[in-house]
Amino acid sequence: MTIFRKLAWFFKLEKWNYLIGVLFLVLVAVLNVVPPKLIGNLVQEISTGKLTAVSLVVTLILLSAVGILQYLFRYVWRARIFGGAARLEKTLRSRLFNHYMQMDQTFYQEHRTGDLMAHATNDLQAIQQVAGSGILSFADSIITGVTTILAMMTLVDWRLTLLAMIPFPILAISAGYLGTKIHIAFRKSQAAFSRLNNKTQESIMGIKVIKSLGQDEEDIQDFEKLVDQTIKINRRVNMLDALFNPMTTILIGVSYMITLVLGGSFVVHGVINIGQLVSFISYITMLIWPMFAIGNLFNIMERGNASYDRVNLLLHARSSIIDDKHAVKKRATGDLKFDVDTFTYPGDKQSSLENVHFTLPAGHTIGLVGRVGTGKSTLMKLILREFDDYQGAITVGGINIKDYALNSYLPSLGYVPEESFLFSDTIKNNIKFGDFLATDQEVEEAAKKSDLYDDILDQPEQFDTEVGEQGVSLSGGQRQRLAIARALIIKPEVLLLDDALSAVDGETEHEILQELRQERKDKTTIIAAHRLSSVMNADEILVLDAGHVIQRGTHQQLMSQSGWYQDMFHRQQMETKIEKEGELSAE
Ligand SMILES: Nc1ncnc2c1ncn2[C@@H]1O[C@H](COP(=O)(O)OP(=O)(O)OP(=O)(O)O)[C@@H](O)[C@H]1O
Repeated sequence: MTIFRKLAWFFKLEKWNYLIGVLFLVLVAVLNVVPPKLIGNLVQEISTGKLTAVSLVVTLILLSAVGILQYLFRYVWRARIFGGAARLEKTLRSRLFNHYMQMDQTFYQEHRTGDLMAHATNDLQAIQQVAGSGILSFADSIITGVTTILAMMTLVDWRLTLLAMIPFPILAISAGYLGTKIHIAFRKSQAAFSRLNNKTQESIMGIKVIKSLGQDEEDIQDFEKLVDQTIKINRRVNMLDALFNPMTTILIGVSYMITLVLGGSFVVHGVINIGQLVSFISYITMLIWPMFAIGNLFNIMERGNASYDRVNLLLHARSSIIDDKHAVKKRATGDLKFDVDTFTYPGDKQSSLENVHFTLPAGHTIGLVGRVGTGKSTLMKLILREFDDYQGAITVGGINIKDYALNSYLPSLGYVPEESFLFSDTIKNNIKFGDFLATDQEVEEAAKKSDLYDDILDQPEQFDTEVGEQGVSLSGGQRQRLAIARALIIKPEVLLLDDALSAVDGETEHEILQELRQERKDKTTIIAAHRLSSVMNADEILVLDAGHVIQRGTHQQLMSQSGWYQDMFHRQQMETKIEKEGELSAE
């Protein structure tokens, strides 16, 4: 019953639909009582030789009328109750999806994608069932049960009714007992389903790596192990489920036996007539459904309850990155001041940034370089407000970035990571993703600036070419340039390129950067790169090491001092030279 209390907010919203639904369930249940009575009367008339043609025709007409009315009434309650359940699913689905959209990176670091998918599919379905089949089983088992028992008591005999119902309390007790067991087993089954979901998703996404490393056999074995575990757990749920129905059949059988033995003796002693005994047996048959419905009800409620708790837990998780009441609702323009004393990822012990300070006047470009894992992306993530929990302050135009409304601040930024997510849509729609109002001409211009235009013209349907899931039909360099075009179309105040040119050749990189310098004279750009040629023309370059700035200055300044930058520049120049010589000799 707890789940009904938890869903009270929804039943209040839909009270009229549910009241009308239940009212029609009552009408159907009342009509259900009529046919056994009519048939009992008919049997009595036959056995006493009093049957007339008229009474036979009247009985048949009444039976048909009851059938037609029940058909109509069943339609009404189905539409009301199952319609309500569908609306609950819709409400929860939208709520959960909106919630996912609002959550911060910490949330996504704590929850696996497979789990989040399982919540959005399996769990929501289990909750929806409470508002549909659950309410139906609950209301109908009570209504049909009560009306049938009342009919048995009033139309036949109350003593026989009580005797025939002796096995019923056993059913109620065992339903409660099994319900608790099902609850525990169902929780385990849902967790197993999540694990299976995660495994399937990870294997499909990582299929190239799995195959290229020859790990397919091992992966299949891992998967099968997980499937076996899941099936074992689900078997327990099914076993508990399966215990209920045979038990109902046995208890109803006992009820039949009592009716036949004692009912027969009641007829012999003239307490009831043969017609009433026939009606009584039909009524016992009618009690089978409410009994099954109770078993079903426990099952649905326990599943729904476990699922509701899981979904609720997610819905109550709060994003740490939310708008303040007085959040500034304007585009973030002006100088960017980055003053972070220290930042540590949630759950990490070691800080990932320490004493990183720089000011980037509007229109300037800063370059971030350094070994792998030194904090370049982390610095960008803080500007992108993926994490807010750091010591220090980042301001744009003199306003702390935490004081901007997220919806005003984030659209002022254009972010291109090394591997951008592309939607399985056309090239045009992928570029327009940041601004669906952009004209075709603006899309073309963005493609030209990111040096992608000629590549697009070579595609079978040019701008209308579908890129496939995550852009599989494009090369790595094309995907990167498409992502740059997508960022440029929103004309961002701050453009963040996080190793976003790693897959394009030196010449293309040079052209794109020159284009950006022209285009973004008064806008700010941050470039993180491993190839130093990407940042050579920046107004300032920071060399990071283990989250600290170990060198800073312009390219000329850094080249005039010995250190990581100078060493790396010479090394990369050497590598380029060797590559070129190799190409020439191959020709
Ligand atoms: N989401 C995260 N949670 C915990 N630690 C993280 C997370 N992302 C990065 N780190 C850690 O922070 C440090 C800096 O990582 P970051 O990705 O910023 O380096 P990077 O300089 O951009 O590296 P690369 O050049 O390889 O892209 C690394 O030690 C990394 O392990």
